[in-house]
Amino acid sequence: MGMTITEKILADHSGKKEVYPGELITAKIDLAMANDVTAPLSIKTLEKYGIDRVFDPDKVALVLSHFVPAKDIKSAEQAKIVREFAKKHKIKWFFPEGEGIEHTILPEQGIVVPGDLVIGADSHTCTYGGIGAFATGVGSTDLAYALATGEIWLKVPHSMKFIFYGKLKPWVMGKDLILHTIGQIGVDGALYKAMEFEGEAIRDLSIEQRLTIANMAIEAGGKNGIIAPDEKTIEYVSARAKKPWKIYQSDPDAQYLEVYEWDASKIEPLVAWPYLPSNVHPVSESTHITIDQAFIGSCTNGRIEDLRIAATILKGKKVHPYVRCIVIPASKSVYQQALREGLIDIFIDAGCVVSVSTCGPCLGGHMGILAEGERCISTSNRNFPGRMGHPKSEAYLANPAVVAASAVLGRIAHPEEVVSLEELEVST
Ligand SMILES: CC(C)[C@H](C(=O)O)[C@@H](O)C(=O)O
Ligand code: SF4
Repeated sequence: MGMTITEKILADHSGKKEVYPGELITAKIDLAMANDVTAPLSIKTLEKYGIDRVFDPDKVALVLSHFVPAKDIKSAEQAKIVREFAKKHKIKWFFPEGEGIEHTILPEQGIVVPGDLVIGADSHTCTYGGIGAFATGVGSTDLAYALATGEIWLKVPHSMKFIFYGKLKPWVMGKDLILHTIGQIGVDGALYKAMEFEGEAIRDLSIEQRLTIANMAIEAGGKNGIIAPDEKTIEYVSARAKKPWKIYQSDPDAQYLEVYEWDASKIEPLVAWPYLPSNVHPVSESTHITIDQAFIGSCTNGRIEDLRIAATILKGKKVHPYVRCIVIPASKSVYQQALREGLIDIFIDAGCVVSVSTCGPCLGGHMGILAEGERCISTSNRNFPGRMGHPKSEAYLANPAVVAASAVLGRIAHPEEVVSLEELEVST
């Protein structure tokens, strides 16, 4: 019987010819990742069991990304635990503050490659499926086990397929395709499933936008999100891979629990209103909503292409006087590239606040927390109550073009209200 890309990766990593949905396997991991919030818990678990080594320091990534540069004494102490552990165990992929968000750094630096099996103590570890890896989030205790043994226990997920036909309208991005998906199937629509995306509209997307799609698989409950590698993936990976990679593809007769087929040319830029990523509305039905803050950043949409599109909108414009617009490049190299391209000047001239790479306001951590009753439009991935600050604040999720346009008009706006298509063509 044919296998899906997810099943093939899991079979190879568990030393089996075939695996079946529902089967329990023990798989070897290519990379175990944790951050400043979750790594200390894993480290304490290792200590509790008297384990004083990691299975392979070259296959561990520890990233200080969430509350850094330390926002208070507690976060300073969390970071200190991770720093000392990384030093002691000679962890190869240790990224201190300012290097960026784990989900941006690892694919960008070729530390995760297609065909890898990656687990991370962070729910958005699923991001790496955008380049054809199997990647999933686990709890800190599972991560501790993986750090000690190099293995993880997994139940093989059933696969669901999402096919997007057609060409995208202007200003529609990968973010809108995943918001559409979550809006259609709900936040538990893919519970413990492998979400496989394909079709012309997916093939047309850059790798960065594919990473955005896989990043939000968890918002539909998915075990992983995955897009089979193609020539664009190979080009992206060839330029940065730190190790060999392996391309897997689903067999034509692979089994799917469900297959969804959508005409991508009919999709508008979308906005997920509070308080669920599935509460999706077209931007044209959201323009009455005024905002206090706009946030461009996070592991969902803080990559260079996202900043470029935001800069296209903000160039020569001013952020609305009642809005603060916060721009946080998702990694140091995105930041440097944005500096080189003059994007940071565009943002600062427009009146944005630009910060060093960190998760920041995405999880209401620091660098832009919302007060009671305030509304923020954000390029991030979650809008639960209190996600970005006060329990009675509101977060709206959208693509970076919509967020930038909203920053200018002070209310949720379609990018074409701010920039004409001719201007878009000139600048891209
Ligand atoms: C801090 C971490 C455990 C958390 C996650 O797992 O997703 C965070 O990154 C988030 O986005 O809420
Ligand atoms: S940017 Fe947001 S979603 Fe991504 S890892 Fe950080 S807190 Fe989690």
